[in-house]
Amino acid sequence: MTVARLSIEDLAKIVETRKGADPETSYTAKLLHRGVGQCAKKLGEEAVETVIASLAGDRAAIRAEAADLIYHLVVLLAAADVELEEIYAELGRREGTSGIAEKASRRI
Ligand SMILES: N=c1c2ncn([C@@H]3O[C@H](COP(=O)(O)OP(=O)(O)OP(=O)(O)O)[C@@H](O)[C@H]3O)c2ncn1[C@@H]1O[C@H](COP(=O)(O)O)[C@@H](O)[C@H]1O
Repeated sequence: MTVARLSIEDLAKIVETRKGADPETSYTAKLLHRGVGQCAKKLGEEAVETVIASLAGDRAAIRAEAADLIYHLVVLLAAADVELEEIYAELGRREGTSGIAEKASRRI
């Protein structure tokens, strides 16, 4: 049996189509309609739920909460008009620089 999979890029495309969609029929449209603040609040909730699942060592719950977390991050990025490509460019800029070396290079 083939398990359906959806990439973050494809999810972001779906989320983008929900801008201006009916909040009565689309949860994403409802979130986007509420604005960046509400999207950020939901993201925070999902982050905490992911932490709780991790501390419980519950792999199935971690998987479900991480999916919720990624969905809400993608929605927040859409609400803030930040494109995935910008995130990829930022990650690319950081590639090859260890977090330890970066931290040591900070003045304070
Ligand atoms: N991946 C997701 C996804 N993950 C989580 N969720 C929803 O996110 C919500 C978060 O759970 P909560 O228990 O916090 O929800 P809640 O308390 O009812 O939410 P609030 O009332 O606080 O807003 C749930 O309603 C989940 O169904 C998602 N909703 C949509 N998607 C994707 O987005 C696509 C478009 O969805 P619609 O915009 O609804 O058509 C879907 O086809 C999916 O691919």
